Parts: sequence; structure tokens; C-alpha cells
Amino acid sequence: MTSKTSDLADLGWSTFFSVQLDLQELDSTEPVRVMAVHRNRLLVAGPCGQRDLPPFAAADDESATATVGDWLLLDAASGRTQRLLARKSVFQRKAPGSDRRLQLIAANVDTLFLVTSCNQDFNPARLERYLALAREAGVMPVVVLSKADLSDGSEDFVRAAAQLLPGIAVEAVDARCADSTYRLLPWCGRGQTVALVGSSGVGKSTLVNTLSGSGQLPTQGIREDDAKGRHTTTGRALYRLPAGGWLLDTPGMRELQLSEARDGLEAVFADIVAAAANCRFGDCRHDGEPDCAVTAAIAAGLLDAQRLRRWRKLAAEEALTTQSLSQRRARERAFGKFAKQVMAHKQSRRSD
Ligand SMILES: Nc1nc2c(ncn2[C@@H]2O[C@H](COP(=O)(O)OP(=O)(O)OP(=O)(O)O)[C@@H](O)[C@H]2O)c(=O)[nH]1
Ligand SMILES: [Zn+2]
Repeated sequence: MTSKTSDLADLGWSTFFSVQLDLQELDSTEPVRVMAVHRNRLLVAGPCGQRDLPPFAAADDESATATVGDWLLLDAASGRTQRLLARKSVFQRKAPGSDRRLQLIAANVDTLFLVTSCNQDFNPARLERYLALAREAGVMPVVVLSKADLSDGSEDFVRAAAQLLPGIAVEAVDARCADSTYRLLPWCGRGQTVALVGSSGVGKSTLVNTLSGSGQLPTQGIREDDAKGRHTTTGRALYRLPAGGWLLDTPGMRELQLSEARDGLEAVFADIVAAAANCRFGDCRHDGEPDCAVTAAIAAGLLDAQRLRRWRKLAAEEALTTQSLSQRRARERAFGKFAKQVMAHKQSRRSD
């Protein structure tokens, strides 16, 4: 495997993955990356090129299904999938519908471009929601402020975005112009995987086209024939960028929800969480309670009252979406128990 490590690095392989292999696996397996997810198959790429595999899933664990960006270990002799490697990062969401199953959107993304424009689209709460999602997924966020060319005050937007999270990278660009988007190249280099989120019209497609250089994304092998013999893309694929990286393009990224993202939210609002630790009551709502450290910090000008309002709203949204997921899991557990009882009952009758 060592001689092919360079090809693997092109695909995004790093020590994070290689340390997961034991000695025997190093000898007898081949790692491949899931480049595209189609209805009944996965397109994977490795040092020996691309090939199709059957979908990979674990019966009892929705999160162990292979998704785009994942790394799989194949048995070198038989070509069979042995296991899914642990992920560096993962985006998931709840499927629409009443039971809201967990859907994996993408794995092993390194950087998330949070795209918003230097105009009325700019909205701190929206950016904070994206920041929390990035944090929860384990992905590095970069705020990309598009339409800088149309604004006289792009520096004001940069400053406002930079205030949302200490140390956050913020780049203002004209998404149509490579002379401007070169600022994003540090995150698009060899083996790096990037994805984009942002509302409609902010310039995501424009940015993708400029970064891909050709005005259109190369579709190398990620098409499949539909029933009429035409080629259709399924929209869950990694695309090669000229800078050596991979761009993940999937519609699912646009519907990301703030579920089970409590840690992510707390990290984005660490200043409020830290202040709240000094409130007299553990369950302080920072709403007129005595000895409330958050209210005191706002009064002293150390915390922004608007930010507290946004935190409350986002925390409520997160709690609501998370609750519906845990209700479903509880239902499933109860059903599993019931099914076991029925089976045990049947068996005991049979042996009577
Ligand atoms: N002047 C200027 N126009 C831009 C810039 N970015 C995007 N546009 C224009 O804004 C419009 C919308 O851009 P899109 O790239 O389609 O936006 P999108 O985010 O992909 O939108 P959806 O596909 O709806 O999600 C297009 O007419 C672009 O040409 C920019 O940085 N500067
Ligand atoms: Zn308080």
C-alpha cells in the first residue's frame, strides 16, 4: 500500500485514516473512497482506479451506511467491502416525513464554505446556525461573502462576520471572477474536500463554476443511465477541482437542520455559556432572575443582547428537532422489545 499512498493522498487519505488499519489490513486490504452514491450502487475510487460497489450498510446502525466521502476497506483478493473507516466529519439530517429517519449527507468534508452575500442576505443568525452545524459535523467553517463587487461596504460585512466566532476565516469575493476567488484556494488544495451552504441566489453555483475553472463541473464517471437510457447525475458526488481538491455537491446540504447540534451551538455561543455558568440558578433563563450573570454581562456591555436572543431561538430550534428524533428512537426501541417478546412467546409455544 505504501507505494500508492500518494494516489490515496490525492483522494483525501491522511494519517487520520491510516492509523485505523491494523498490520494485517495494511497487507490485505485496499482503501477506496466513495465518490458518488447512486440508487443501487456506490462509485468508489482508489489507487487502482474507479469501480462500482453494492451499497454498504449495517442493519442496526443508520450512521454506519456508506455515504459520499466515506472511506471503505476492500479485501484486496476478493474485492469485497470489509468495513467502513471512522469518519473525520459527517453531515446528517432528518429525512422529511413524520418518522424523520436519519440520513447521511456526506462524510469527511474538511471545509464548509458558508456563503452569504454583502447585501440583505447577510444575517448573523443564519451564519450562526451554519457555524453550529459545521462545528457539530467536525468541519472547518469559512465565511464567504459574495457580491463584494456590488457593495461599497464589504469591509463592514467582513467585520460583522468575523465577530461571530473568534478566529473564523472570512473572505469577501466576486464569485464570478477567478482573480477574486483565488483567496479560497488554500482550502481547495490537494486532497482537501470542500462543501458549500447558503441560501438561494447567494452565488453558490457561480462560485462552484469559477473554482472549477471550466465554467462547468467535470462529470467524470459520476453519471448513471436512467430508465430511458439517458445520463442523469444524482447530485451526490465529489467533483475534482483544478487546485487538487474535491468539491462535494449535494442538494442535501441545503436542507441541513439543527438537530442534535447542542455541542456545536454551545461552541458558537461559548461566551454566553461561560457567562451563564456564573448565574445563581443552574436553570436560569437570563430573564429577570436574581444574580443572573448573563444579564449583568449585557448591562456591562460585555455581551450583545441581540446575540442572546439569537442563541435562545437557535437553542429552541435545536431542542425541537432533536426531540422528534429521540421520540422516534424510543418508538423503535419499544417496537424492538415487543418483537422480541413475540418471538420468545412463539418459540416457547413451539417447544411446549
Ligand atoms: N456581481 C456579482 N454577481 C454574483 C456574484 N455571485 C453570484 N452572482 C450572481 O447572482 C445570481 C445568483 O447566483 P447563483 O450562483 O445562481 O446562486 P446560488 O447560490 O447557486 O443559487 P441557488 O442555485 O438558487 O441555490 C447570478 O445571476 C450570479 O451571476 C458576485 O460575487 N458578484
Ligand atoms: Zn442567567
